[in-house]
Amino acid sequence: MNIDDESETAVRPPPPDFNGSALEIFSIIEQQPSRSALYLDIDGTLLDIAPTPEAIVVPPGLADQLAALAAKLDGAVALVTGRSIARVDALFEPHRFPVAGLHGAEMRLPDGGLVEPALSSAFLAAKEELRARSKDLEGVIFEDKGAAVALHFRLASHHEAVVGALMQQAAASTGEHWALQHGKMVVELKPARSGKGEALERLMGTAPFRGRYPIAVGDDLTDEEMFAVAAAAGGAAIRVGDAAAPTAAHAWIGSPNELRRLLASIARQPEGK
Ligand SMILES: O=P(O)(O)OC[C@H]1O[C@H](O[C@H]2O[C@H](CO)[C@@H](O)[C@H](O)[C@H]2O)[C@H](O)[C@@H](O)[C@@H]1O
Repeated sequence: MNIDDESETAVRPPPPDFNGSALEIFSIIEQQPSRSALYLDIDGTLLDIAPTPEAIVVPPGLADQLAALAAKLDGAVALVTGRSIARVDALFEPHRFPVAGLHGAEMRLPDGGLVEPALSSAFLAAKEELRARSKDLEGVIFEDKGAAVALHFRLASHHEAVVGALMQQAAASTGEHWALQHGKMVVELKPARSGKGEALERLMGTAPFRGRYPIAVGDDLTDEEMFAVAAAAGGAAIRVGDAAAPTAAHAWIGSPNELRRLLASIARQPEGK
């Protein structure tokens, strides 16, 4: 995983929840921050999974650590998430990072430029139908994300099948421009012509990400697309959580907490270390 012949392997002992290759990948950032770019998923990767979308906790100091890390990488740190950009900004305020939101359907580029999906009347009608129908399903959480919508069944797994059927109906009513995205105890409807892989490609072609060694970190099905793009570009992918999950990632980290510890330690490193 070295980006050139001068790269060295890490010398300090690995934290308990890392496998060796994850540590090696992250040592590239420490050794050559000006040649590295980091693409981070949020839920289940940077943040621990919570019972509901609103219950997530951003640990004190994390936003500032990410900002310090971004400064070290000349701004080449992006958040690539299923959340909306507005929600990401609220989570990590006062900082504003480059973001691929709604699984890549909306983007804020490093120069602040926005890419926003068009809404259709069919999608808006389907969203209102889902909002109404989900009220009858105790424990199912309706999440309105603007140009995407999710039904969560984490608190009501017995409703998984009916949630799946409702989302199928919604997808059928919105036509080819909208598609289902399955995630952790959730089914979402989002713009079809988008994905984290395409989002990564776009960011990778944009300064300050352009020409850098891409490292993608995620935990979920939707992250596999960005893993494939990072790998195809000669970079690396790291999966957080379940080590047994089928994945295109090169390495594994046990938990969001372990990832945060590692990122904090890189953010703290003095220049040139
Ligand atoms: O791409 P990500 O940043 O991983 O976002 C994926 C989805 O994350 C959120 O849902 C997930 O996390 C919730 C909070 O931990 C959890 O309650 C839920 O079961 C998970 O599916 C978010 O609510 C979605 O909008 C994101 O698409």
